[in-house]
Amino acid sequence: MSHASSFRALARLLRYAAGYRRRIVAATACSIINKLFDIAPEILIGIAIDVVVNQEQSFVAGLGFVEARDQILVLGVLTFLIWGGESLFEYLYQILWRNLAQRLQSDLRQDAYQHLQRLDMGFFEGNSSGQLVSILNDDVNQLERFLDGGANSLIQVFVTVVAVGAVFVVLSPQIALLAFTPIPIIIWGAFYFQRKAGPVYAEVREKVGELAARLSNNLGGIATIKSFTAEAREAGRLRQASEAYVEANRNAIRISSAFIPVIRMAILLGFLATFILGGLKTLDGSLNVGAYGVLVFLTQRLLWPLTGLAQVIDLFERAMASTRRILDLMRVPVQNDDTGEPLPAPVRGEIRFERLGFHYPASRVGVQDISLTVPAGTTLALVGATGSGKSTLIKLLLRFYQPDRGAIYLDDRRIERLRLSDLRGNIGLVSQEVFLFEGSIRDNIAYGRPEAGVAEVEAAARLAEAWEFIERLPQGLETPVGERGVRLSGGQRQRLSLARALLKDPPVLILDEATSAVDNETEAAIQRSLRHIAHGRTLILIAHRLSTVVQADHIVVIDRGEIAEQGSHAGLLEQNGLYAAQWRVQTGMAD
Ligand SMILES: Nc1ncnc2c1ncn2[C@@H]1O[C@H](COP(=O)(O)OP(=O)(O)OP(=O)(O)O)[C@@H](O)[C@H]1O
Repeated sequence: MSHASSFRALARLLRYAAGYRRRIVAATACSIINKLFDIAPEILIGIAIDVVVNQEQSFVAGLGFVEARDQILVLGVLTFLIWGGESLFEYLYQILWRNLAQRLQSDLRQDAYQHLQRLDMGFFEGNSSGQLVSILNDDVNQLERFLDGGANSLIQVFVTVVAVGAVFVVLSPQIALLAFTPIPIIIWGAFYFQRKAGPVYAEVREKVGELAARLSNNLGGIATIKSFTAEAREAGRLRQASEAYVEANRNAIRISSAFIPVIRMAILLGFLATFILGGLKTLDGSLNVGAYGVLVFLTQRLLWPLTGLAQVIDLFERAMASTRRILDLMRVPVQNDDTGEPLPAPVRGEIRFERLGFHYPASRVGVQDISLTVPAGTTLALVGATGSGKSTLIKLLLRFYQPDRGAIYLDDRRIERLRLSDLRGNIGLVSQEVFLFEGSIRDNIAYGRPEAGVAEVEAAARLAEAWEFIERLPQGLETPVGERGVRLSGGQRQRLSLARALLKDPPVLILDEATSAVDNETEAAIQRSLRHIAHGRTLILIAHRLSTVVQADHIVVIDRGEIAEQGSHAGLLEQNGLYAAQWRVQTGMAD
C-alpha cells in the first residue's frame, strides 16, 4: 500500500526532523492563520450584501451599528485588517517554510554524506556512485521542493475544507450536507490516485538514478569510449536510459492528468447543489440573501484548492519516494564505528596475520589460511600472479573488509578491536590507483597532515623522487591538479601519492605497486631512497618487478589466495619454485 508507506516515510522524516519541531509548528500555524484570513473576505461580502439588503435588520446591526453607513465603514475597517493579516502571515509562512526547506535539505544531505563515508567498501562496490549522487542531489532537492510550497498547500487545503465546512454548517446545515457530499469521493479519489502514483514515482526516482549512473560511468570512461570509437553505441545506451525515464514519467503523467478533471466533475455536483437549492431557498425566503452569497462564493473557494490537491499529493508522493531513498541510505548499518580501544604509543608496527581467510561475496575468491608475521621495522615483499590476493591482504589490514576467519594483529592487538582512526592513522598506503583531489600539488601531498610546512612537503617530495618534476612546473607546489587542474602522468601521480604517504610518516607503510608506472631510471632512484624510506618503519611492498623486492627482509609468494613459498631472495632462488621461475623470466635467464 503506497499511501501507507508514504505516511510511514513522512513519519520517519518527522522523526529525523525532531530538532526542527518548533519551526515546523510555527510554519504550520502561519499557514493556518493565513488561510483563515484568506477565506474571511467571502464572508465579509456576504455580510455586506446582508447590510445593503436588510439595512437596519442586518447581522451587523445586531452588533450595535444601527446606521447602514456605519455598518459599511465597519466592514471596510475589517476588510483592511483581514487583508493586512493575510499578507503578514503569508510573508511569515513563506519565510518559515522556505528557510526550513533550506535547512532541512542541507542537513539531510550532509548527514547522508557523512553516513555514506562511514560505510564499508563492500557497500560502494554494490552501489554505483551515480546512484548515490542522485540520492544526495536529486532526491534531497525533491524534498526541498515539497517543503518549499507543497507542505503549505497541503495544510491550507485541509484548513479550507474544515473552515468552509464550519461556515456552511452555521448558515445552512441542509445545504452543507449536499455541498459536502462530493468531499468523501474526492478524498477517496485522492487516496486512490496516491496509491496508483506511489509506485510509479518510485520507478521515476529509480530511473533518474540509473540515468545518473550511466552518465557518470560514461564520462569517467570517455577516453575508452573514444579509443574504441564507441560513441554511437554509448549514445544509444544513454538514449535507452533516458527513454526509460521518459516512459516512467509517462505513466506518472497519465495518472496525474486524469485526476484533475475527475475531481472537478465531482465538485461540480456539490456546487450545483448549493447553487440551485440555495437559490430556491432564498427565493422562498428561508435563506438570507447574504448567506446565499457566502455559500455560492465559498463553494468556489472549496473547488479550486481541491483540484490543486492532486498536484500537491503528486508533489508529496514524489517527495516521500525520495525521502524513503535518503533515509534508507542512512539506515545502512555502519560497521566501522570509531569506538574501539586506542593503540598505545609508540606504535612499533609489528603485523601478524593468523589463519586469515576471506572471500568477496561478489566473486567468491579471496585469501585462505594466511599466517604470517612481519616484525616491526622489517620489509616484507608480497609477490605473486595478478589476481592472487596481494591487495586483498592489504584491504583486510586496513579493515576495508571483515575477514571470514582468523585475525590480524598490529602490535599484538586485534585490529578489529582498535579505534579505526588509530589503525588507519598509523598505516600509510600508496595504492595502485592514485587519487588526486581538487587542489594544488601541495594540498595533495599534505592531505594527511594539512598543517605541514612547505619545507616538510618539499622533503617528502624529494624522498619520493617527485621534486624534480614539481620544480619544473611554472607554479611549482601551487600547481592545481585534479579534474580541473594540470594533468599529470601516471608515474608522476604515483610519486605524489608516495610523497603524500611519506609526509604522514606512518610506522607502517604499504607500497602497492608503487613503482609500476615509473620509468626504469625513476624506479632505480626510488629503490635508492627506499632504504631511507624503510628506515625505522615496517614496510610492505607489493611488486611484479622482482628487482624491486630483492632487498626485502622477507618475501612471500601468494598463489590463488594462499602462501605458496616464502623466504629471502636467495633462499627462494634455491627453492627453485614459482619465485625462481619468475626471476629467470624477468632477468632473461629463462630457457
Ligand atoms: N571488490 C571485489 N569484489 C570481488 N572480487 C574482488 C574484489 N576485489 C578483488 N577481487 C578478486 O579477488 C582476487 C584477488 O584480488 P587482488 O586485488 O587481491 O589481487 P592482486 O594479487 O593484488 O592482483 P594484482 O597483482 O593484479 O594487483 C581477484 O580474483 C579479484 O578478481
